[in-house]
Amino acid sequence: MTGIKIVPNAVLLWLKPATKTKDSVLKYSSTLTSNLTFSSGPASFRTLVHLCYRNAPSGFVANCSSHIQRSASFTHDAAQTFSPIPRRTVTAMSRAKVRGQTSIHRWYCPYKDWDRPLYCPGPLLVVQQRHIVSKSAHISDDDDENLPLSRNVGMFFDKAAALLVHKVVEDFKSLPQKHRSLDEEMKLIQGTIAVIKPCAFIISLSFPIRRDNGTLEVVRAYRAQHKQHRLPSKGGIRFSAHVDYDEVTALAALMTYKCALVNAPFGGAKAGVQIDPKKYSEGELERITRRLTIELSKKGFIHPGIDVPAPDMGTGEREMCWIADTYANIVGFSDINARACVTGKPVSQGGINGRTSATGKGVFVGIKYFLTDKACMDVIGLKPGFKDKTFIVQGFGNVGFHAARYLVEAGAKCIGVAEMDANLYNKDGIDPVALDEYRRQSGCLAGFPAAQPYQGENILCEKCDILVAAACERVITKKISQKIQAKIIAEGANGPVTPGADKVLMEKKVLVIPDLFINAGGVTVSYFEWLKNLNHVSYGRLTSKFERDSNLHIIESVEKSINKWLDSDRAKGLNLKPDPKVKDKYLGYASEKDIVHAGLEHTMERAAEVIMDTARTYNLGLDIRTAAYLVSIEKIYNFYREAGVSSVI
Ligand SMILES: NC(=O)C1=CN([C@@H]2O[C@H](COP(=O)(O)OP(=O)(O)OC[C@H]3O[C@@H](n4cnc5c(N)ncnc54)[C@H](O)[C@@H]3O)[C@@H](O)[C@H]2O)C=CC1
Ligand SMILES: O=C(O)CCC(=O)C(=O)O
Repeated sequence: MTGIKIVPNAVLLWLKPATKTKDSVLKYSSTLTSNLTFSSGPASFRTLVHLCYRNAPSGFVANCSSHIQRSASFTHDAAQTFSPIPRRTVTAMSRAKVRGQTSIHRWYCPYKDWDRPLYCPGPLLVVQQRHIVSKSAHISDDDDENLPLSRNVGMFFDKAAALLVHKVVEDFKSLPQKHRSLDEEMKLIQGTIAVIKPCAFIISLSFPIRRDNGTLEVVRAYRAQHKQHRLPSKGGIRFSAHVDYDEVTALAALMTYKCALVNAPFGGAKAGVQIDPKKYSEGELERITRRLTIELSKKGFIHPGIDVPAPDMGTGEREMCWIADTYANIVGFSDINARACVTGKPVSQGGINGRTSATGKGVFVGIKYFLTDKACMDVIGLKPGFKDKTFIVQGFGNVGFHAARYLVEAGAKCIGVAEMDANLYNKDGIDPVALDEYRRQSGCLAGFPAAQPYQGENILCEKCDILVAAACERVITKKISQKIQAKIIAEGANGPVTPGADKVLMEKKVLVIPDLFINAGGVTVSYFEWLKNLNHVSYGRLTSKFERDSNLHIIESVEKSINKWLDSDRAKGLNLKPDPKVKDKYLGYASEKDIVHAGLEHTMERAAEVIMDTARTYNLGLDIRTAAYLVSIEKIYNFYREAGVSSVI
């Protein structure tokens, strides 16, 4: 049997009018409860295109796509390639195949939310599919809170990927001369998209460290290299008690999309060490970090040209310095570029001015871009500009503090801070710099005299214009989103808004500025640091004086001409003088920080423009996240189509 046999009429309805709107499709989706029968082969790919054309919900299309893909090429190797299917699942599938079964029980399945039997390899696939559509169309509150982060990122990816497939197919169809059939092209398109999504490599480590009290403790850590189409792969190392395999792979995938979006020429990576850093002494943290560096380097998971970590939650300059020092002295002593093995180092160790505050600064620049877009502000009902704007920040760490500082400098008022040890509120404004100073002295935020402890139910739902979510993932869930009063949510953290919440917020006309764009300032400046290390010279060292002198010559020449003209008869009575501010501005030396900030602002603004163009092209309204994913996925897609997929992951 070839092609697709679709039992329920509801699905057939999808295949009819091309004009059907997404809403009407969603209405029918609830009646879709029967079985779908797929076979492998080109016809199924064709069907997939039909579904895309007919505005089928992207989650459904993506699920169909992955079933078809897997069915078409199932082998043990393929199973490993397409997704992290555990060995026990692969074994169960193989056994089922021998027995002639067409499905296996769901308890062999790795995903908590997978509530249908898994299909088995074979000529005919039976997918008992009850919830495929509901996954994207309607996410229950429980599902929304419990879905693993990789599923959330995967859902966002799928939504954008379905739109991209549609566009690429249309482009292909409109080519005057085609070198292959639509069927063949579809195989390439779907195959390429399927290459982008999964994580290429992940290492899971357990190593012992000696605690200060003499006991030995085993520390668990992971490093995921999501993609290596561009090298090195890049992404932070987080120290967090909750980090696990799934979180690290999801965050690494986000890094791939983020780097593509801001044209940082890296694949994506992320590491997690499963410890609560607050429970370890400085000496213990140093031993953990140095041992981690050695273990990662043994397996090719740290190297200036292969994989370059950076700070993330629970880590900072101090840890990056230990990593650079360990790598340079123990592994990379013969490598002149050894210091480029990690970014986010202190400036004295080859770091760059402006990296510590880069992510927060990027969050500010990103918010500013949207706040000054009048059309966008009209949609959400805000006046453009920072004046009179209030904001609440969740997470007063590296990202949250610097973002708050820049926002206040621009004229916005910080009325709330949500942290682990305290929620602070002051309708008249909280000074982030004073709060940071207080924390340095007292070790906590609680008791800060210039704000009150928050007494309400949830500070994230308090009335404000901007909510900066700069703590961690999955904090703004579907349930909470219904009560959110902010008009703009800036995802300073990675993955703070769940897919269920994202949908609710869009319906409420809240502008969610997505993580892969708004927190990309960190990796952007990391890129500058990496280049600085490879160049072995700091920014501005060679050019600053030359540029200053050139500017001086131009200004002097203009001054001379004006003065000459003023002395002439024609200018009698005129009193023209050069503006001294222009002189000050162009005749100072540009510091490394000036250059870094200019590069960062340019990168963020350029990325925002491209995202907004894409949102308009695809008529996405406030769905900036899908627009950002589309931009990224298209770049990576084009890379693989041009380079071929046989040699790069
Ligand atoms: N550091 C960087 O350059 C970048 C960080 N990010 C992301 O930003 C987020 C924050 O990272 P950093 O600021 O570097 O970490 P950090 O460790 O400096 O600060 C995080 C802060 O959030 C607080 N926090 C954690 N969970 C919380 C919760 N449920 N409620 C309230 N507060 C909570 C912590 O106590 C801590 O003070 C993470 O998602 C990270 O992946 C993204 C891009 C770059
Ligand atoms: O600076 C970097 O290389 C990565 C920063 C990071 O981990 C992130 O953007 O999530």
